[in-house]
Amino acid sequence: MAYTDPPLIELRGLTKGFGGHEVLKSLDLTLPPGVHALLGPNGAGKTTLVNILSTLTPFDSGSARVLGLDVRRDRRRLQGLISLTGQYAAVDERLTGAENLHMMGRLFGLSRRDTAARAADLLERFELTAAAGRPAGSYSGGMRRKLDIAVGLIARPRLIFLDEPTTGLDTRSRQTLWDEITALAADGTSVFLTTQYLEEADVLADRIMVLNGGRIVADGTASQLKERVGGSTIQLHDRHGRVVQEIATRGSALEVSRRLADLASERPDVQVTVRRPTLDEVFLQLTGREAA
Ligand SMILES: Nc1ncnc2c1ncn2[C@@H]1O[C@H](COP(=O)(O)OP(=O)(O)OP(=O)(O)O)[C@@H](O)[C@H]1O
Repeated sequence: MAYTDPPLIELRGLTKGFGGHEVLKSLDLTLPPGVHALLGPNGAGKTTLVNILSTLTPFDSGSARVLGLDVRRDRRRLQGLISLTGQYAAVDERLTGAENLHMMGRLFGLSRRDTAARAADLLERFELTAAAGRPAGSYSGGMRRKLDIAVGLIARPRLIFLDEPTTGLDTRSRQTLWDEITALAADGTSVFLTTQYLEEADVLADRIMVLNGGRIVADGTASQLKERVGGSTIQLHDRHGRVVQEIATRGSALEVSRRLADLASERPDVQVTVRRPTLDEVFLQLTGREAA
């Protein structure tokens, strides 16, 4: 029989509440290695799930396995294979960027030489080489975030959890982080990220899960989610190419062709395009809320 890797993440009936308020309601999920995004509005339970999977928060019932290890029973072993970065930074503000990386490398048992090489490489990749000798407390928000992720990567984790990695960052820092996350994935590191940005999920993730009301209400690739909502929108353009009107349809050939035939007889010269729903519209329909 061929050897197959265990799933990256496997949840069965995972339930978690805080003081009688059920935040995660019997989640079932199996994810292969890759880049996965957990999307949801504020308070949906994203951080709670990430904290459970990274062994920080206990859960009430069900089971959770990460990299084939039981999150409760194999906690210590699992901690050596994953890293968590995000809302609560592991960075020590009094130490320089380089010192933070060295400290973490040694803490994870890397040799002095390996730590130094790895730290230099990560500083370079995250464009922090010039700032490496400055205390992290003097870094901008974007630089700190990058250092935080670099620190999490020093021990070459097999899976990295990124909790809202780009919230509050400017466009350039966000793009640098996206490039790094893509490069990580290309190196074979799996990523489980939470985000409130649809574009982030669309750009980075192989698979997107939408968490709402304690349940996963959608799960698939960006295009599968768009298909699920269905429908097509006919867009009317002015002569400069600007969209001046949108007509929503349910997407059947019959309905779209009828609408187009009506338009053709009323306004024969109008320019039109037909587009699929955006991830934004999917999110709104699934959660009843606008995305960030
Ligand atoms: N330690 C805690 N004690 C009590 N309630 C908590 C605790 N942690 C989280 N909650 C509650 O659980 C719910 C989910 O919170 P969580 O932080 O997981 O959501 P989130 O999806 O990450 O939201 P955000 O996008 O705002 O970070 C919220 O209602 C929150 O108030």
